[in-house]
Amino acid sequence: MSIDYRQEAKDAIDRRDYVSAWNYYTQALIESPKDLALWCNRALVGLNAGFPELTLIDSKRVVFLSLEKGKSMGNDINLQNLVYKARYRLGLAAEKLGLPFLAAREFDLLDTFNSKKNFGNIFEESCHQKKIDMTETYLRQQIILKREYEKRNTKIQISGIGKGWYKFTGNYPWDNRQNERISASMLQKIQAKLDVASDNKLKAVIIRSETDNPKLQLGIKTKQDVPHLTILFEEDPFISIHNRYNLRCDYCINKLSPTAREPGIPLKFPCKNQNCKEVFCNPRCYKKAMELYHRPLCGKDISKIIELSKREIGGLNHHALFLLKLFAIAKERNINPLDIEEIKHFMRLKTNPLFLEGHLVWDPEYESIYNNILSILDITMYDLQYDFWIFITLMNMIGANVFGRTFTDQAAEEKLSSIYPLCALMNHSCCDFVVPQYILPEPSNTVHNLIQDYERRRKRYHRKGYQSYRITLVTHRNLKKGEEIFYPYTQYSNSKPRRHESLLRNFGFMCHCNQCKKESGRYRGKPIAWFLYFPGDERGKNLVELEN
Ligand SMILES: C[S@@+](CC[C@H](N)C(=O)[O-])C[C@H]1O[C@@H](n2cnc3c(N)ncnc32)[C@H](O)[C@@H]1O
Repeated sequence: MSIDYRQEAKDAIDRRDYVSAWNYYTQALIESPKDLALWCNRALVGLNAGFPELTLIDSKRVVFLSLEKGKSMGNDINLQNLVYKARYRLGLAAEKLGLPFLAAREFDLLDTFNSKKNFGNIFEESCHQKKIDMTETYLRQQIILKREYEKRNTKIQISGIGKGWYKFTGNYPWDNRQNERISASMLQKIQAKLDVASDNKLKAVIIRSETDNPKLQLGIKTKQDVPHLTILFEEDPFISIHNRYNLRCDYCINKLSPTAREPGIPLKFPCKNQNCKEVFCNPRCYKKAMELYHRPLCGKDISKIIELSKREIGGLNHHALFLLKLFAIAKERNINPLDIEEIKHFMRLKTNPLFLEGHLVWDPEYESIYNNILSILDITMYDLQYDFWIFITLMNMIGANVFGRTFTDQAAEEKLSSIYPLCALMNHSCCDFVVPQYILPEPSNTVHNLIQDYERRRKRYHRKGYQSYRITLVTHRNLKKGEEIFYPYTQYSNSKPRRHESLLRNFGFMCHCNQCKKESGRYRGKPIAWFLYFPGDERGKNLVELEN
């Protein structure tokens, strides 16, 4: 007997079980992806379940569907009311995310419609009043933030103007992959790869943490004693990105020469499609890119994604190109992007109570990045295999697992980042770590001094097809069997408060290593002046000077 998902969703709402209702609406939408009422209802339950970021997109889907339907909506008052309700929910979602400007715009629009059409009482509160409240909040926010920035108020934490706040706990409740990642079968798969990469020296283990959430995490330990200056492990990137500052191979991000061959720098190998601007090192990198992600991207204009990824220094927008490639891989394999085998075991960045009072910064550009990716890959915004919650989860997965390098030139910053599926299993320590080395064809960019002989060998290997950004771990002391292999996620020479701030901001955890236990000083998170973002919330008011 088939399940009546709509009825199940209504029953769940009656029980105030909004997460189940969200799931039932999602099931119903898989059957009827262009049903306005279903998206509009899912927008409402998303809001009630505490996921305003998802409501933002569901409401927009209703608006876009109504535009697609155009005249065929005719004079159907019910359908038209659904669109107004969706817009109202969009306004509420923006308000809950701390984006008063966006909220004011929606309520203003509805207020204007209302003066012409008179909706009656389809909304819980007056759009007119909400428009005034949101506009006032926005203006007050602008004035106070500008003044506090100028005064360099260091007492409060302020997000950039136009950015909001949200909570992400590592996974949405309907996503069980975080449990699968620590299953025996997952460990077995990881171990098979680790045996090859470490020449049987390392093993993947489950680590129990008393202080962190989740309590069970993955890590890497030695299988045997390993002497000083041993190559412990090597791994090529799964995928890499660069911010288009130099001409580089799209697959292995090796620097390329645009015209004549320069010593040590390969000549660019353009994509075979004349309408495609992408370049590679050689036919091998081209073939690998084709097999992984390039086919659905070939010849597509990705300049908007590049621009969005460049716009912000720090923050997750920089990973927009990763998200594009990962969505392209998923499209090639016809799977949910969270099921990409190579990264399915990744932990996710999550809200930590010690940082930003348990919030992450919400950037309205996430939505633009998502929409652009779908459009580049010819995926409709009603395809639930590529739903927005997947994008948010993936973005936070990348955030906690990417290895990035920044090279500052006179003119600008070159950013290169790669995903190493096995290296990403290494936990952080501010001491007791092994030394990672990138063996590059550009010696000046090589991170640490290498074992000389090995450097020569690697250059030779590179010519034979080793990846330019292969990572190599070299022990810098004797390791005992069973020791955990740590890697420093942040500049270990910085003070403890600075290290902790960076770890909390970028990885969502606080370090308790031996160095941190020994060292004095403590990171103190600054309070947030919530009243600037959420009208009626007085927290943090005493920390800014208010004009009478
Ligand atoms: C690159 S992953 C490391 C592997 C991870 N433990 C796992 O289970 O997949 C980074 C994440 O691991 C966790 N982590 C790494 N080092 C940690 C440490 N020293 N203490 C607590 N959590 C840590 C953090 O949640 C971080 O965002």
